[in-house]
Amino acid sequence: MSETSPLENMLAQMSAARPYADIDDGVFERLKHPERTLKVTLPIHRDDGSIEVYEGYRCQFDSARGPYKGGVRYHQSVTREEVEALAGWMTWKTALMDLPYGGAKGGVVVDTRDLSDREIEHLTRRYTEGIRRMIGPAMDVPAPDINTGPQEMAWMMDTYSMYEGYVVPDVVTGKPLSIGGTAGRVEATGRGVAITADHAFEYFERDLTEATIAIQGFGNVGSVTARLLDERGADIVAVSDITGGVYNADGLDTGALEAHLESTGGVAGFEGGRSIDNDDLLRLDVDVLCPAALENAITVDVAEELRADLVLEAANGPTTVAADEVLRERDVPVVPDILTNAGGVIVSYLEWVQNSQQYSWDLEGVNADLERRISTAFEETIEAFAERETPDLRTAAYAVALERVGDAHGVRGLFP
Ligand SMILES: NC(=O)c1ccc[n+]([C@@H]2O[C@H](COP(=O)([O-])OP(=O)(O)OC[C@H]3O[C@@H](n4cnc5c(N)ncnc54)[C@H](O)[C@@H]3O)[C@@H](O)[C@H]2O)c1
Repeated sequence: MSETSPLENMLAQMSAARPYADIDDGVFERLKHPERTLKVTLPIHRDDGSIEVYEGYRCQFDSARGPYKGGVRYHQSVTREEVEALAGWMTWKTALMDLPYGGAKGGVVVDTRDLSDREIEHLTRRYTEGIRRMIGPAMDVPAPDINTGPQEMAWMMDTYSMYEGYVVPDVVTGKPLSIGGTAGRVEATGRGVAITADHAFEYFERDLTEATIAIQGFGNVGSVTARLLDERGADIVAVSDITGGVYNADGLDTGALEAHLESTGGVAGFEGGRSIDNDDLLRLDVDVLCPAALENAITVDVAEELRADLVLEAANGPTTVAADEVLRERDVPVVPDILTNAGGVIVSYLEWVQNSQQYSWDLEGVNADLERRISTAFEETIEAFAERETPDLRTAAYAVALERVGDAHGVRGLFP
């Protein structure tokens, strides 16, 4: 097995939880295979008049519990395998949160730094056309992920609606407020990470207000997580992104850092701290290491030298299965991705429900619902960990999720 294959890691995580979940053998076998993956070819006109051809994917992993749900990623490292792994993780996440959804994921192989806004719009519209026969409010509902946000969701919603001939807001979530987005969606994933941190600190009997935290990735998830943990009194001592990293032992001014990001496009060069590279950030002596970028941040090499007391997985798949084993041996708890970063899909669900009711809720209502759902999932994970004596929290979370998906398959039966 390759240590850094996201799909092999996702499948190994499922297998590790298998003995702790009451699930039929045949159903488990089915769940190892994504239902379908579509590959689309995406030619667009570049600004200079030339034609460039990109590749995209949409994987629908499982739909036993409801419509497929999952984000769309724009990144040069996107592969079919990665999209399938991410779609699997979405399946376990929606089940752990007890949302009436299955799991999906999409991706386009592109470095968006090379594209103008016009080119990104054309690519987004072409991708939407490519996958439009498999998406829809009752079928599969995309959302933002790495390098996509409200603007891309608006273009997807518009393209889909043009083909349908009427406005279909609930075909995607994470939209701007003006076209049916919900209060609280942009911040939702980071807010969920912060709420999970509250519970984890309570569970491990530690004081979050005294904690030092290092965060890898300062995009949507990393920056909101940093601000909300800073507001709780923790010291965000280091953050990094694709441009570089910054460190300040007394805690970074996260507001000033966000302003710096806004004006320069990255965290590098921030004057409120000294520069630090990614490798050093991952090995800092801190209370919490929070990976909020890509998969495979914590490999065996990193895990062996990691000095954080707790890993809080804001990214999807940031810890390899082999690294998990090292961390378990070293007694470093990992709060798993399918729990920690579920705030985004919870609030996406609330957006979809509001769209279907043609009604909108206020921020307080959305945040209260988010907190309730993620807190319940945290309790259920801890309960499974204690009662089933799983080796770690990830296995406990997977056992709960696998059973829920397995139950849905059981009662629905095997078609035909
Ligand atoms: N956006 C959501 O609602 C959401 C929900 C759940 C999970 N996630 C997961 O959270 C993670 C981050 O997503 P996002 O939405 O914040 O994306 P984003 O595009 O807003 O930000 C990604 C960040 O990671 C940084 N980055 C990329 N490669 C890096 C590297 N090698 N080292 C350090 N930093 C690096 C980028 O510079 C950027 O700051 C992903 O794993 C994503 O799947 C996102």
